[in-house]
Amino acid sequence: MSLTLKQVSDSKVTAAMMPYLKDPRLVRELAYVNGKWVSGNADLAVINPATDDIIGHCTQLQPLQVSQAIDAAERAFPAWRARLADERAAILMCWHDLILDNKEDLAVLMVLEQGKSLSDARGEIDYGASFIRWFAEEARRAYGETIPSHIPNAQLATLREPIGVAALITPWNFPSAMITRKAAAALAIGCTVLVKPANETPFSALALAELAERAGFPAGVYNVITGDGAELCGVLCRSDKVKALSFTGSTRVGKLLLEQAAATVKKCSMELGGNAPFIVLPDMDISAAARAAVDAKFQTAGQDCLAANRIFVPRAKYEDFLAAFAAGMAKIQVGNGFDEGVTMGPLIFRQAVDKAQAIVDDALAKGARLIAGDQRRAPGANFFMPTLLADVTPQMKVFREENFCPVAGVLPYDSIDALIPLANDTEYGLAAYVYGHDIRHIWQLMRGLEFGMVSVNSVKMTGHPIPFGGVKQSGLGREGSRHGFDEYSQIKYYCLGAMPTLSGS
Ligand SMILES: NC(=O)c1ccc[n+]([C@@H]2O[C@H](COP(=O)([O-])OP(=O)(O)OC[C@H]3O[C@@H](n4cnc5c(N)ncnc54)[C@H](O)[C@@H]3O)[C@@H](O)[C@H]2O)c1
Ligand SMILES: N[C@@H](CC=O)C(=O)O
Repeated sequence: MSLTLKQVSDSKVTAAMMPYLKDPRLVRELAYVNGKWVSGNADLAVINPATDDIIGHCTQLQPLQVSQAIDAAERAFPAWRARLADERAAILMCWHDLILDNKEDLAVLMVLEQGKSLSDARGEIDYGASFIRWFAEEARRAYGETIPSHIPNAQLATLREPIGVAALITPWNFPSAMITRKAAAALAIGCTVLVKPANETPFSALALAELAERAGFPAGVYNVITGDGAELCGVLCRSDKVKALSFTGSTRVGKLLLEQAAATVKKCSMELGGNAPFIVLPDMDISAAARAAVDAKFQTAGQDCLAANRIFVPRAKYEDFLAAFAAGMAKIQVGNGFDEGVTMGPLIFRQAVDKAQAIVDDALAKGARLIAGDQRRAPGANFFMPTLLADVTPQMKVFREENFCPVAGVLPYDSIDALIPLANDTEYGLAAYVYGHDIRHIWQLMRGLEFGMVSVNSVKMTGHPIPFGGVKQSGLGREGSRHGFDEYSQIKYYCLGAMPTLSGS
């Protein structure tokens, strides 16, 4: 008898998941190295954040095993890079199709280990698969260029070559798409990869490995290593065989990795934290702005690098906006991601709830107003109810930090000129939102805002064709788009001298 989603969600061990999943073989608790499922010498419990139940255990590899995985990826590199782009693209598209064929199971695993709603999880699977299709297509267009020579009798040109073994370290908030956004680019251009997922959400990563094996990636090309982040990533950083390090995670950890990767001069790409401003222009309809701001703030329960952390509203419309935002917030259904109608799940663990409360307490102690947010209504220990703070100032944590929780901070402003330095008053520079119609104000903000991505009148800004990434301490490099290969390849210039010319000998 198959379990209901709720029963699966309330399950205490992986075995209880099996009957529900269409393909129980997708539940993998071992690491995937060199085409084999490998056990470490310890296991780590994987927790359902909605219920605090153990849903399974994931093996923890030891440093020597990580070194062995690096060796396997290095051995597999020459043959993989030598494949025709069409051949690599065909295997990637097979992986893509298998992921979409197994979308429901992959989404269930994600809800169980990450907590997001089932519809959000399904959306992430689609999002992640779109990068695989994109880079399978781009593989066929990894062009070089010829250069008009400044040297007599010489032919000049460039090649784009895969850099080699790439380490891909990923976070728990988008446990599937943050892997495929990296891996698809690296694999398509001819690199071999070692994926290190977050310990909170290994099952999404290991299910992708199961499907990668079925898709026909040769042994050693796609590897998933699980275990302690600091320990495993230390091995990856110290190894001269790892030529590229692509990290998605906090700015704090990104800085640690950049330091460690310097010793072997790795090519590093960093997708780090955000602290997005959401700017409402004077000519913007307040109800529409509030609806958009609620969506931009509470996506993934606020646990999103693109979350609108700081909301700026013209003083003349401030109180009306607060009322409209609170009304929009009230429609959010907080609960177990499997439950019908739920639009916001739990935070990833209890410490995140404590941090959210500390952010609220800090703001109130410094003069903020609590407009809405009653934690007594939280449906469980790891839930935090959507919270609205008014009269926020730059001295508060909710303004200064990437709060990564469902707490919205709203500030009034008096002029665009005064607003821009306020919006830029953060070490982060990932995404910014501007809502309004006056093209002069929009253009002034577009150019004045110090962020890698600026979205005007749209919460949805990401996707496979766009260069995703930040400036300042939100990161280095871009993912997706036609720029995505840059992080996993290098340009080789060549000069063919003493060549016969048309007019000469
Ligand atoms: N810019 C983006 O595209 C993007 C996307 C998603 C998440 N994020 C950011 O990720 C963060 C949330 O994810 P998180 O909590 O998993 O981040 P995190 O930095 O704590 O962990 C990210 C990864 O690094 C590993 N890790 C942790 N500590 C490490 C250490 N000392 N040395 C080496 N590796 C270590 C973790 O195991 C995990 O795999 C937020 O800051 C969010 O903004 C950014
Ligand atoms: N929502 C982001 C993930 C960051 O947390 C994305 O779309 O990449």
